[in-house]
Amino acid sequence: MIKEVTKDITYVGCDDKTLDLFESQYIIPNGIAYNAYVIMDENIALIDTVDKRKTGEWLENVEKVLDGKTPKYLIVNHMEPDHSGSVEACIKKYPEITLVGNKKTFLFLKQFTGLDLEATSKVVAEGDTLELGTHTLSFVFAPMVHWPEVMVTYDSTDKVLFSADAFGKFGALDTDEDWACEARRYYFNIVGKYGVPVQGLLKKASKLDIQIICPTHGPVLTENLDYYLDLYNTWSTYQAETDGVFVAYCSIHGNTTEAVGKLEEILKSKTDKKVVVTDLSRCDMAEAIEDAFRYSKLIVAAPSYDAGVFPVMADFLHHLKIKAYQNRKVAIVENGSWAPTAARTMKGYLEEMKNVTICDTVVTIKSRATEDTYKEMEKLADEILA
Ligand SMILES: Cc1cc2nc3c(=O)[nH]c(=O)nc-3n(C[C@H](O)[C@H](O)[C@H](O)COP(=O)(O)O)c2cc1C
Repeated sequence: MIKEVTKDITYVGCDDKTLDLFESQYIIPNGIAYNAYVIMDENIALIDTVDKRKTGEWLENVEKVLDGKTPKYLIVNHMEPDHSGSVEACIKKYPEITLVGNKKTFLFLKQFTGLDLEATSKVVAEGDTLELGTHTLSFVFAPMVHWPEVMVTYDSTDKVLFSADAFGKFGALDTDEDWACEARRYYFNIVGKYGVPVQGLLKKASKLDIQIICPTHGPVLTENLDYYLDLYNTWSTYQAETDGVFVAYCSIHGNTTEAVGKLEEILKSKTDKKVVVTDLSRCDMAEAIEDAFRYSKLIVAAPSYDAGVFPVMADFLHHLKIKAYQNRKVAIVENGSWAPTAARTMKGYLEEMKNVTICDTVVTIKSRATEDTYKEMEKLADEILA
């Protein structure tokens, strides 16, 4: 796709609607966009490339925009293959091009491609600038947002931030959908562990006059930038975005499902806050992770299984742990027919997380919920909602 961003900056990225899973694990019902840009100036700069699945289309877009001219620089903000997958093809097509990156960029380029280009490239340090003619670019390092070599490029002339994967989302660009939903799923699953580095980037970005954000996935952001920056601030500080209860459950034979249905009724009778219930066996796990981070409270409900917890719940809690889930109040419901072990196992996962408060009331169902179970659920609901 070719689309004007400013008079001199053009979008030259590509939509991918046939990839089965992004990063081999995330469903992308509306595809994904690999974003890349061209800055036309006395010296022309390409900003990032695209996944090798789209090399041909990207090179065609670039050629059309260049209109017979030759690019001077290729700026590599991020070495992950969905953005650097066409660097080799670019060098082949434009052998005179100078790559711009940092020390780690060239280390990773060598690892991924075997190309040792550090000596013949422009190696930049934090805050370095590059004059293209009218446009002045500066390089702001964003290590661990979400790889160590990541930098973002700021064009002070057009006040554009090329933000690498920050502010990206799932979904091809011709998709008409809400930004936050797929940006949040992208953020918590891919960047979420790195809240502190994201805070570092936001601090640096706050000193820049940014009018447009050009991420490497998702739409170019041109309006109401505070909305996106505020959400990123909430997400990266692990604050809840929405006051409400997320109930994540699983069930082998349906008895926990039935009990959770009753729990949902109890919760809704006690609060006007949002109550969202998800069956972990059947939902998109990435969306369940997203919702766990989104809401202020979490209830986990699962059957005991082989002296532990049903595997899909173990998987969910493992995901939360590695994505640095923290600062939340959590309640536990377990089921078991002879020696219930789910609560103990779930507690073990939760205790490894930072600042997670586990409610004292733990509801134990013996095979099927009874009136006593519902009484316990009332207590649990009062405790988690307090
Ligand atoms: C393979 C398997 C392993 C199980 N392991 C345990 C266990 O270790 N301890 C226990 O009390 N129940 C165990 N159960 C029984 C279930 O946890 C129990 O029947 C529960 O009520 C199932 O809830 P559900 O109807 O929501 O699936 C196991 C069940 C299966 C199928």
